[in-house]
Order: sequence, then structure tokens, then C-alpha cells
Amino acid sequence: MATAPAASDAGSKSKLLVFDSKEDLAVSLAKYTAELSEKFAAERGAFTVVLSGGSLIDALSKLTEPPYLESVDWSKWHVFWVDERVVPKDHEDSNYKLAFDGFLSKVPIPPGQVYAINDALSAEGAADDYEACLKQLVKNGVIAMSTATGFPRFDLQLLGMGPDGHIASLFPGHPLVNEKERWVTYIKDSPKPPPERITFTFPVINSSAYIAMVVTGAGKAGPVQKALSDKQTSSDLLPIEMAVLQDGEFTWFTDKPAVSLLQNK
Ligand SMILES: O=C1O[C@H](COP(=O)(O)O)[C@@H](O)[C@H](O)[C@H]1O
Repeated sequence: MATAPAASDAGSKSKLLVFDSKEDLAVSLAKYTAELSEKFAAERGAFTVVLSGGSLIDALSKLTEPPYLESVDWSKWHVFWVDERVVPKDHEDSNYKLAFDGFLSKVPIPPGQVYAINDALSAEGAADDYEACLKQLVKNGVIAMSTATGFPRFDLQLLGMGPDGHIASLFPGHPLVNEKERWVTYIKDSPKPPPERITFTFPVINSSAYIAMVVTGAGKAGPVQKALSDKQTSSDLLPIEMAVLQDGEFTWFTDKPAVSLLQNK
């Protein structure tokens, strides 16, 4: 595994980890996540973890195996989604179903601490409902608040990136990337099916204490190169380039094909 500092804003740290295989990446991601779980459980009595859908879930496989299955204090975990498709929770497009089948069904997190969207609501209603849920959990002290930004500060966000540079359900050129007030918003014209989704906004994503950006495969090399190259190659930032922590640690978990366009990788 190769490591390198990646460009970051003052007050934040950024690291680039490049693995020889998805297995090696999963082993490292499990250790990283388990260590943060122990840190926040000790500091706060809770560990707030935000999941993505897509390829991210496979990367969590080693957390469902020894030693972590036994060593992690799963009772302290509170699980959220950075975005979710507005479909029934048992639908094949559901990020909840993907996470349940691949991860949540294999670890003993208390079901009442897994916060899925209300799939009986419209996209707008589900976004409002999820934002209200987050605000209640801030009041209850489960979710921290960022004093720097005034937005909720999740302990760890486990994020993925699409081949177009989208993260969560924030897509290139879509007005939602500029949302600065809401914690959770909705999209009805997603360029990637299904069309209706809810998503965290960038103020929430960028208030996280830790972000693991898990990106593998040659198909994602273009946005990775744009995000990690020193100079801005265009005025139109991709969503991946807008993920900038205000005060936290941003770690890329990648593989060699995904960084194949970087100089001095
Ligand atoms: O549609 C989505 O896409 C992104 C990226 O998925 P990936 O399979 O290319 O890693 C995912 O992070 C997001 O949660 C999902 O809704």
C-alpha cells in the first residue's frame, strides 16, 4: 500500500491510500473504522456513521468478520445514509437494502439505532422527515454539532464517488450542489436512475469529523485526477472537488487503477 498527503484546507488533514487489491483496501478500512468507533465511543458514548450506497458496502466486508465482529462495541453505533433512493426499503434500488443485506444484517447494531428514511413519503416529505430526525438526534446529544459551521458533525462518513464525480446524490452541474441552508434535500431528476432521491447537502458532508472516500476502478480515474491535481483544470468543480472538510480528516481509500492518471502516484 502506498500513502501520500493530498491537498487539504487549513485545519484539516487529507491522506491518499492506494491499495494493491480490494481485499487489502477492505482490511485497512475495517481497522480504520474500528479505531474510530473505539475513539468516539470512549469520547462521546456514541459513534455516528454515515453510509453510502453502491460499491462502498462491499468495502465494509472485513468489519463483519473476526476480530472486529467481536471487538467492536456495536451498541454505540448509530447508522445514517448520506443519500437514499425514494423507493421501498425492500426495493433492489434501496441503499438501505444494499447495506442491510451486505453489512447491517451481519453485525449486532441495535435496530433502533439504524435510521432509514420513511419510504412511505414523497421525496420532499422524506427529506423533511430525515432532516427532522437528525435535528432531534442533535437535541438528544447523539449527533454532535460543528461549532465551526453550525451544521451536524457526524463522526465518520463512509462515502463513494460515481464515475462522473458525483457523491451522495449530488451530481455535476445540478443546482443542489449549491444548497447552503438545508441539511437534507431531495432530487427528482437524478441523471442516474432512480430519479427520486434524498441527499445530505455539502454543508453537512463538509462538517464531518472524518470522511473515508472509497473509490476504486479505472472508470473513476478522471474525477480522481481532477480532484487530486494541484491546479483547477476548469471553473466547473465536480461534486467530488466540493467535498472539503472544514475541520477534520479526509482519507482516500483507492486502488491503482483509480489513481492511474495521477502524476507521481
Ligand atoms: O447512486 C449512487 O452512487 C454513488 C456512487 O456509487 P458507486 O457504486 O459508483 O460507488 C453512491 O455513493 C451513492 O450512495 C448512490 O446513491
